[in-house]
Amino acid sequence: MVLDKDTAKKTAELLLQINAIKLEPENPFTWASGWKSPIYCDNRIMLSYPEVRNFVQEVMAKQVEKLYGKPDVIAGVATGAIGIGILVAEALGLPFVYVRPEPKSHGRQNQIEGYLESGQNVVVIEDLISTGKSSLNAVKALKEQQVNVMGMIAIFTYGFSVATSNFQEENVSLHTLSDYNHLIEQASETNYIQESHQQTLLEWKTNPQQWKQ
Ligand SMILES: O=P(O)(O)OC[C@H]1O[C@H](OP(=O)(O)OP(=O)(O)O)[C@H](O)[C@@H]1O
Ligand SMILES: O=C(O)c1cc(=O)[nH]c(=O)[nH]1
Repeated sequence: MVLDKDTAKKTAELLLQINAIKLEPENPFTWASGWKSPIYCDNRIMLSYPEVRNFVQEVMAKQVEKLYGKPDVIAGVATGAIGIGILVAEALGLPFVYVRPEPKSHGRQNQIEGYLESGQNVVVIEDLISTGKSSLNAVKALKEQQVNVMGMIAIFTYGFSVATSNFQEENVSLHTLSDYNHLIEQASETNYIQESHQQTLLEWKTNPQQWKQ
């Protein structure tokens, strides 16, 4: 669920401005899930743009306060949400941890890096949701440490029904700054997407899991 329409459009506008949205139907991207896709939203790029990362930091920090009051800890899903998670934690003056996809195979073999105590209230920051598997994998690791996961805020979601049901099944509340529908709305207003690509995106969105498989 997007926070509100203005934020969704503004976030989409900023992502388009910094060329975080890549369209390569001829040379499809492979996603974390293994799905092939003509589109890739690279939120990591925003860290290189102070005005954009300040916007995301401010909106996310405000939402954490509005939705969850004062959590004990902010957690970022590695690696995409480490940077943005730290920015949010910094804005709120809160501790920060990050969650790896799996425990390290050497060193201290941690999956969660940073200091966490059981019983703490944690808000998770994620950069992007496709199927939601990576994010929910991080939630699982946090819950195994006996913390209370209050909810998650992400920059962007494709809004796939599989993600919605995955979050529902795990009983995790998700809010996002923007989503695919607002991105496409914003992109068409600014003629960002050429006509042939618009057709490809329409076809892809009807069955993204099977596209080019
Ligand atoms: O919803 P999902 O289907 O799980 O896909 C989304 C995940 O994919 C990306 O991470 P990636 O695995 O590319 O790693 P990175 O964060 O280290 O770049 C992104 O940062 C999300 O965590
Ligand atoms: O599903 C993914 O791996 C994925 C998709 C996308 O658009 N951007 C991203 O960073 N990851």
